[in-house]
Amino acid sequence: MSFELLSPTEMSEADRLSIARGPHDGPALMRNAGAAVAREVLSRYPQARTVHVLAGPGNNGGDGFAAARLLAQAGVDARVYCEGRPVAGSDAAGALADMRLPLLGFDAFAPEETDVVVDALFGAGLARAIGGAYAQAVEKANASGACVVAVDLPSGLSGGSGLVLGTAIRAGVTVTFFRLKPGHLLYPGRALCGDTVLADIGIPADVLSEIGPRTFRNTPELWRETFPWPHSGSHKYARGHVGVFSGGPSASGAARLAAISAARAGAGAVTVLSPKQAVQVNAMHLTAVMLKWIDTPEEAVNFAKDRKMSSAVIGPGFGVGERCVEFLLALAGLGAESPFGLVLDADAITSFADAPDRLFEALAAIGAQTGRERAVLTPHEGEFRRLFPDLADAQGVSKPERARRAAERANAVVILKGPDTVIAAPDGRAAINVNATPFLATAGSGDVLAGIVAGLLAQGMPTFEAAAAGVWLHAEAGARFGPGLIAEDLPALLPAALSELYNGDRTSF
Ligand SMILES: NC(=O)C1=CN([C@@H]2O[C@H](COP(=O)(O)OP(=O)(O)OC[C@H]3O[C@@H](n4cnc5c(N)ncnc54)[C@H](O)[C@@H]3O)[C@@H](O)[C@H]2O)[C@@H](O)CC1
Ligand SMILES: Nc1ncnc2c1ncn2[C@@H]1O[C@H](COP(=O)(O)OP(=O)(O)O)[C@@H](O)[C@H]1O
Ligand SMILES: [K+]
Repeated sequence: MSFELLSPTEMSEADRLSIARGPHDGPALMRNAGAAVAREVLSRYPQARTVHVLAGPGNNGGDGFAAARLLAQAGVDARVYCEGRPVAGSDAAGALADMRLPLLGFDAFAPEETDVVVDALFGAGLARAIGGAYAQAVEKANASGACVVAVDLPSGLSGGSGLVLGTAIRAGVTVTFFRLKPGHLLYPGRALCGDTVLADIGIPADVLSEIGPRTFRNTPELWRETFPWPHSGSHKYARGHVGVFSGGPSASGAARLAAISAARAGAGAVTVLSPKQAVQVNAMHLTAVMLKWIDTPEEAVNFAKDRKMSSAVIGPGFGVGERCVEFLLALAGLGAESPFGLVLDADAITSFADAPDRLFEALAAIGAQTGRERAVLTPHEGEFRRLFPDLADAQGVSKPERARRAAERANAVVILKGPDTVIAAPDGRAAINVNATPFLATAGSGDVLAGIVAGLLAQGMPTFEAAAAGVWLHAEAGARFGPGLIAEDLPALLPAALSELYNGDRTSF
C-alpha cells in the first residue's frame, strides 16, 4: 500500500487534476467509487437483504447513489435516504438521476441489527459539526447495531485531523479512494473506520508529483533506502558510538534499557555515562555495553570528543533540574561543531519546562552550524505540553500539525508518542505510525525507543528517517510479543524485526 496521505484539500486537488487529464471525468470517478463500495458490501455481507444508503448533499452522497444503483441491480433491497438534494449539474445530481430508486426522508430510516448501512453523508467536504437530522441519522445507525460501510470516511470524522466534528458514525468498513487520509490513521478517527479498504478509482499516481504530499504513513518504504546496514568493510567504529547518560543509583535502569537498545539497533559501540554513585550498580548489569564514570558536563564533552561519540541519549532516569540543563547545553555545543545526534527524552524535556526557548536556541545552534537538525525530541502528550503548551491546547489542530509546528520551533525532529505516534521534521514532513500495540504502554518502553533512535543516528542515518525507522522498529518489536510485554523484552525482540526489514519482505497495514 502506498505511503502518501492526502488531506481533504489535497484529495480534491487530486480529483481535479485527474479529471483535467482524463481519461476519467468526474461522473466516471464517481461511478468507480460507487462500484468499489457496492463490491465491498456484496462481498462482505452477502446475506444482507436490506441495505440502507444514507446520502448527503455533496459528492459523498453521489457515491452513495452510484453504489445504491449497483446494489439494486444485484438484487439487494437498497433503500436510499436523503434530506437535501444535490446541486443541479453536480456529479452527485447526475448519479441521482442515473439511480432511478425512490428517495426516502431520514425519518423513515430505521435500520435493524441484521441490515447494512452505507454511510454516504459526508466525506472530504465535512465543514462543520454534524447536527439536526444528520446527527439523528448517525445516532440511529450507531444504536442499531447494523454493519456500517462508510464511503471515504465515517461521517463526522475529519479526514485531515482524525478528530470528530459533533458526532460520528462508527463503521465496520471504510472504503476510501486513491490514497488514505490522515484521519484514517489518527485517533479517534482510526477507531471509527473499522477495516479501511483503499480502492483504485482510476486517478493516476502521477498527480502526486504536483500535489507534493508532506504527510505519510510510517512504513519502511519511507526510509528503507537510508537504513544503515553494515557492509563487508564495516568495522565497529564506522558503525557509530552512542553515549547514554545514566541517572543516580536508584534510577539507572532507564539508561541501560536505552543503551542495549542502541546496540541492538546496530551502533558499533555503546557507553553508559554514569555518575560516580551509580557506577557500581551499572557495572553489575552491563556486559557488551561499556561504562564510564562522568560527573560533569566538561567530562562528558571531553569523553565524547576523545571517543568519537556520534550520538547521545539524555533524559531517561536522569533527574529533572539545572544539572540536566547544563549537560544538555554542553552536548548541544558539541553538536554545533560536528554531526552529532542528540536524543532528548523524559527528564531532559521536563527540565526545560520553565524555559523552552533556552532549549530551542541551543538546538538552533546545531542546525546553524551543521546545516541540518540532528536532535530528536521524544515527548508523550504530557511532556509535549510542558514544552509547547500553546500547541498542546490548540483546538481542532491535528496531531501531525502540532508536531510539525513543534519541530519547526524546536529545530528538532519531534516524535510525539502515543497509539498513533507522529514523527515530524522542521521542513514539514510528518509520518503517522500504524504498527504499534497497546502492550507498548509499559514503563521503560520509551527508553527503548530513545535508544533505538540514537543507535540509528550514530550510524549516520538522516534524522527524520532515523526517528521514523526507530518508531517502526520499536512498535514492530512490541507487536511480536503481545500480552505480558515489559520493556526488558523489547531489545531482544529487535533482531526479529530487523531481520524482517533486512530480508525486505514486509509491508505493514
Ligand atoms: N468527482 C469527484 O469530485 C469525486 C468525489 N468523490 C467523493 O466526493 C466526496 C467529497 O465531495 P464534496 O466535496 O462534495 O463533499 P461532501 O459530499 O463530503 O460534503 C459536502 C457537502 O456537505 C455540506 N456539509 C458539510 N458539512 C456539513 C455539516 N456538518 N452539516 C450539513 N452539511 C454539511 C456542504 O455544504 C456540501 O454540500 C469525497 O469524500 C468522495 O466520497 C469520489 O466520488 C471521487 C470522485
Ligand atoms: N495505547 C498505545 N498503543 C500503542 N503504543 C503505545 C500506547 N501507549 C503508549 N504507547 C507507546 O509506548 C511508549 C511509551 O513511552 P513513554 O510514555 O515515554 O513511557 P516510559 O517513559 O515509561 O518509557 C511510546 O513509544 C508510545 O508511543
Ligand atoms: K461518509
